Amino acid sequence: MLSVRGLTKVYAGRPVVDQVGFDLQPGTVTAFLGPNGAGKSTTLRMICGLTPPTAGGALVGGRPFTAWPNPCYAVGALLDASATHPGRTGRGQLQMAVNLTGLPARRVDEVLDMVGMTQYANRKIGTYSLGMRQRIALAHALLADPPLLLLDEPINGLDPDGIRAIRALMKMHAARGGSVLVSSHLLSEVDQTADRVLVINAGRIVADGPVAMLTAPTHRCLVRAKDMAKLAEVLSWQEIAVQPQPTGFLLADATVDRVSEVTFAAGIPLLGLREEERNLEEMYFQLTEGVHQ
Ligand SMILES: Nc1ncnc2c1ncn2[C@@H]1O[C@H](COP(=O)(O)OP(=O)(O)OP(=O)(O)O)[C@@H](O)[C@H]1O
Repeated sequence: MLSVRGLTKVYAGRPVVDQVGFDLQPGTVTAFLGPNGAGKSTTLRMICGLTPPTAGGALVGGRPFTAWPNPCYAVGALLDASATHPGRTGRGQLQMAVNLTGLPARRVDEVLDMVGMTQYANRKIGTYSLGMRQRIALAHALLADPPLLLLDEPINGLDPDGIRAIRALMKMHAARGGSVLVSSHLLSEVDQTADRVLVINAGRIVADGPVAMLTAPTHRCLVRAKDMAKLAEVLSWQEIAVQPQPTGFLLADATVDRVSEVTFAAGIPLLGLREEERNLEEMYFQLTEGVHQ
C-alpha cells in the first residue's frame, strides 16, 4: 500500500530525514512517533510530493504520489489544517474539492457527518477553533475514501470526544482493509489505536515493530504482602533484588512464577502479585533520548 525506501531530506547540509524506509500493509494503523523536529512532517510531505526528497522515494499503491492522475483517490492526507481559506465555509471548502475531483456531491454531507461537523458546516473556517479546522481537514482527507490515510498530528486541538472519534475512525478504516500512518510526538496518544509503532529520532528510524514489542514482558513483578518486611527478607534470601514502590508494592527482579514459588515455600500470604507493565513513555524517551532539535 505504501513503500518508502531510502527517503532522505537535507536542509543546509543537515539531514533532517535520513535513509527512512518502511512498508505499510493493508488493514493496519501505524503510529509514526518522534519528538518535535524529528522529521515526521518532512517524511509525510515527501511521501505526498509536497517536499522534493534529496534521495530515495515513496510508492503509493505502486507508483509515486505525483504519478497518480488524481492522488486523492490513493491517499487522504491531513498535513496542515491551517492551509485552508478562512473566508470559505467548511462546506464550501469540501464542495470545491468535490467539484475539482468529480466526486459525487453527497460525499460532502457524508464526510461532514463522519467528523461530527454537520452543525458547523455553514460557518466560515476563519471562525473555527483549531479542533474544528482539524476535523474539516480530516473530512477533506476522507472525501474520496482513499485506501491510505496519512495523518500528521490529527489529535492536535481535539477535545476528548474528537479524540475518541478519530481513534474509532482510524480503527474502522483499518478494519475495512485500509491503512493509516498517524504521526504524534506522544506515545500515549496512539498506543491504544496503533498495531505498529515506527519511532523516528533526528531523522532516523530508531524502532519499528508491533506495539506488543514495546509492551513485551519485563520479567519483573510487583508483589505485596501483609508483612512487607518479611516478604523483602525472604526474597533477598533468594537473591531477588527488590525496590519499594510508592504504591506500597515491592518491585521484584524475578518473574511472577518465581516469586510465587518462593513466597509459597516461605509460607507468606500475598495480598497482590502481578507482572510489571512496561512504561511505554519511559521506553520512548530512552529511544529518543537527548536529541531535541
Ligand atoms: N523548509 C525547511 N527548511 C529548513 N529546515 C526545515 C524545513 N522544514 C523542516 N525543517 C527542519 O527539519 C527538521 C524536521 O522537521 P519536521 O517538521 O519534519 O519535524 P517533526 O517531527 O514533524 O516535528 P514536530 O513534531 O515539531 O511537527 C526540523 O529541525 C526543522 O526545523
